[in-house]
Amino acid sequence: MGNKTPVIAGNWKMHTTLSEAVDLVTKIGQGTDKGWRVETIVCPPFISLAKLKELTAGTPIELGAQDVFYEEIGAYTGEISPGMLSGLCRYVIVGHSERRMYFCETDETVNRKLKASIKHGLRPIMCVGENLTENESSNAESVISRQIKEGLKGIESAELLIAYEPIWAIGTGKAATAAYANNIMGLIRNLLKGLFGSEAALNIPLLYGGSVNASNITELLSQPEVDGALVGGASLKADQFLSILKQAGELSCS
Ligand SMILES: O=C[C@H](O)COP(=O)(O)O
Repeated sequence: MGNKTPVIAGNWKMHTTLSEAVDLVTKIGQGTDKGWRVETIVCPPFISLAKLKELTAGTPIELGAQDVFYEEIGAYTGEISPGMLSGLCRYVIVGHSERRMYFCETDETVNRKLKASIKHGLRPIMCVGENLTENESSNAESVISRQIKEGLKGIESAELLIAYEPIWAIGTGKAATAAYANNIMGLIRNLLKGLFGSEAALNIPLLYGGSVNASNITELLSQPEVDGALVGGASLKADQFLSILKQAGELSCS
């Protein structure tokens, strides 16, 4: 992680009603020490963004959406455009493996969503990662290279974050080892250098995601290529998430 400010993003996925979201963000806000040098992001369901924007104003907590559509406006029932999000949140998760798996998102749709998000001033958190079969057949690197190259095709702005989430580690309690994550994230960094140049690539935060918790965050963040984490399950428990934030803050000050 070096001397960078760590980025810790909580992806609440399809959890929390509006009142549960209010309760959770309130607890996170109350437990956050303003002295922690951490970029803290929470990504609640769409229905809670407006209320959480009010509640997090003036706090260190930034908001992110979990998805976005690439069209600007029109007859797209159920979809949310980047223009609708840009007044509500700073970040947006794009291409999460659950979107790719259950909603048929492809590298091409991810690319369109990234372009549309950047155009509207949102900072996308682009997700990549291999599944178990690809991992076991030693194809992780080629899958990730394809996702990065195709997903970022034609994109010149480096105002984005990348989350490396091996699918086999998501929600399983079996995080990748810190060394494995660092190795793949080094590959991602090199690909980004080829696309954006060395300096810009070094400034793109690379997050690890997949069974991150209060027990493994310090080891993961101690790796040179790991700049932060995209946290699922553990971000739904205020005490766990606060412990992750605290450890990240301590590392960045040490
Ligand atoms: O977006 C978050 C990831 O999918 C990780 O989820 P998890 O921490 O529950 O494994």
